[in-house]
This record gives sequence, structure tokens and C-alpha cells, in this order.
Amino acid sequence: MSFRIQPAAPARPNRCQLFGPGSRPAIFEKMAASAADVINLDLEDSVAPSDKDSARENVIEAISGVDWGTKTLSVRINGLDTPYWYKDVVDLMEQAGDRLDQIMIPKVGCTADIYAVDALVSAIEAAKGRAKPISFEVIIESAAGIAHVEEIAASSPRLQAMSLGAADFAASMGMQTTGIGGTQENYYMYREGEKHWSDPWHWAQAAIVAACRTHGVLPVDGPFGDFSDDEGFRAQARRSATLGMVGKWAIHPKQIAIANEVFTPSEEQVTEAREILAAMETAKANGEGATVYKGRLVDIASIKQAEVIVRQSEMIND
Ligand SMILES: CC(=O)SCCNC(=O)CCNC(=O)[C@H](O)C(C)(C)COP(=O)(O)OP(=O)(O)OC[C@H]1O[C@@H](n2cnc3c(N)ncnc32)[C@H](O)[C@@H]1OP(=O)(O)O
Ligand SMILES: O=CC(=O)O
Ligand SMILES: [Mg+2]
Repeated sequence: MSFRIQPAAPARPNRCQLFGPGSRPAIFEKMAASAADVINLDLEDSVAPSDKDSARENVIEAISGVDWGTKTLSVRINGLDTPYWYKDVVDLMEQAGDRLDQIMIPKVGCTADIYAVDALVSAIEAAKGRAKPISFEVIIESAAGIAHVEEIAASSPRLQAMSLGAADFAASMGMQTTGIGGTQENYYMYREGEKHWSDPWHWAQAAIVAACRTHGVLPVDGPFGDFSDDEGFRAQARRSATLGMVGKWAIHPKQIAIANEVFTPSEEQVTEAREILAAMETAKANGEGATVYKGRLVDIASIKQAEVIVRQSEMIND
């Protein structure tokens, strides 16, 4: 480890973030009753321009009017390139009440984007005497966002989570696809007459995970658009979990259970992690730094790997 210790990310479950348009208040109670850890009420791209004002009003009313239980409650504001975002922030901060936990800032391209929202939020918090500070989450979904991802992850103590937004990311990068996440037909290696599909989102996810882990932020995988494709969603979620992401968005309720399942370590994984910790305790008592577990090497690094799984499981089951 570097002299600089890696900070821990917030210790709260973030396996599934369920999105719903702020212009569709009929689903708010259903969202609250769902098994998602995080709720994202959307004022941005799922809301038509003509509905921006009424969606904002719906969301403000629902923040205190609906029982959200212990979920993390987040509102996605409009991007800083629009005429809507300042009113989203001002109205939410002045009118929504203390139940709001988090503001999601989309299409972040540089640290100044977060600085601008932070300045506005901080002034209103002080003016209103708000006891509970609002946290931020951001979406990396542009070429500029991914180019500046590390500095964005370090930009504010309010920042708790960072998601990859595959749809806008693909558009900003000029990717030749209309798919939102998952396998892309034309992204393959070709050998001896066979296609082998690869993962076009992998490098961006890995960059996000590295930036987040460096600065104690939760890395999250964003939307998977084809909600009729459960196995495609599961495969994407498993790749994300394997890379170090803690959760995934659901854009339809049927994706929630799969995300929760994938981002909760299984009983087998937890048992194996605990067995590795026990094997290393025995090794330590024998004055050894390395030993053999089920025919494979485990050493002091394996303790840290096993602890990731045990900590995740304990946090979720707490
Ligand atoms: C690229 C991005 O930015 S992604 C993030 C922004 N996008 C969003 O927020 C979109 C969120 N999702 C949705 O708006 C909707 O799920 C849609 C438009 C995709 C599909 O909506 P529908 O056609 O109503 O879906 P469907 O008929 O399958 O719904 C089944 C049930 O789930 C409910 N439901 C649908 N979406 C949601 C949701 N997001 N949260 C909770 N419940 C929902 C429906 O009301 C319906 O309930 P019922 O059985 O009691 O009648
Ligand atoms: O906002 C999400 C995206 O995929 O774009
Ligand atoms: Mg987007």
C-alpha cells in the first residue's frame, strides 16, 4: 500500500438504484415498496421538456409525502448545460425537506460542474439551517467525464457514488450503437471462423472503479436498456461486480432482484472467504505468510480479498 491509505467508500448498501421519471408519480409508491437500496427520482432525460416544472413539483411533494423507509433517496437533476438545473437545485433544497439524501448530477465533464452545484447547495443549506448535509452522486457519461474521471472522483467530500451512463457515454464517444449497455453485436474478435464477443464498456468501468477506489467513492454500473433480457442484464451485472462495482441501476422493476442477487455475495463466496481467513490465521500461528487452500496459494493479500467479500456481506445483512 502507498503511504497514502486508500479511503473506505461509504458503508451503505447500493446494490440496486431504481429509476423512475418524475413525471410519472403513479409509480412512486411502487418504487418505495421495491427492494432497491437506492431510489432515483428523475428530473432529467426520462422527463419531456414540457413536463420539467410539473415533474419537479411531483418529486418535491413525494420526497416528504411517500414513506421511503430506509432507502437512500436521490433525485437526478438536469445537466449544467440546460436552463433547468439551477431551479432543480434551488427548489429541492428550499422545499423538499430533510428526507432527501442525495442529488445526482448527470453528464459531469469536469470538477467545476460539481463545484458549481456544491456552491449552490452549500449556500442554501446554510441559509435554511439544514442539519443533514446533502450528498452527491455523479454520472460519467461523456468523453470529457471519462477523461477527467480521477479528478472528478476527488472533487467534493459530498461525493458518495459514481455511475457509468452507457447511453449518453456511447453517444458522446461516437460509438456506432443504439444499445444501452451489454453485448454489442459488432464488438468481437474473429478467429478461425468464430466470433468472440468482447466488452466495450470494460475500460470505462475499470477507469471508474480505479478513480472511485482511490477516493473512497462507490462505483456503480448504470442502465441496461433491454429489460426483457434478464440473462444479458445478469451477465453485465456479474462483469461489473467482478470488476469492483457495488451495484447497478434498474430501469424496470424486473431488474431489481437480479441486481440484488448479483451484488450480494453468495453463501458459497462468504463461506470460502471465511475459510481463507481461518487458513491464514493458522498460517500466521505457524509463522507463515503463505499457505495452501484447496490446492491453491493464499497469502496475506488473500486476507484483504476475503475481507472485501465478508465486509460486503456483513454490511448488507446488518
Ligand atoms: C438512459 C437513462 O437515463 S436511464 C434512467 C432514466 N430512465 C428512467 O427512469 C426510465 C424508468 N423506467 C420506466 O419509465 C418504465 O419502466 C418503462 C417506460 C421503461 C416501462 O414502463 P411500463 O410500460 O409501465 O412497464 P410495464 O408495463 O412492464 O410495468 C410493469 C409494472 O411495473 C410498474 N413500473 C414500471 N416502471 C417502474 C419503475 N421504474 N419503478 C416502479 N414501478 C415501475 C408499472 O407501473 C407496472 O405496474 P403494475 O403491474 O402495478 O401495473
Ligand atoms: O444516464 C444514463 C445513460 O446511460 O445515459
Ligand atoms: Mg444519461
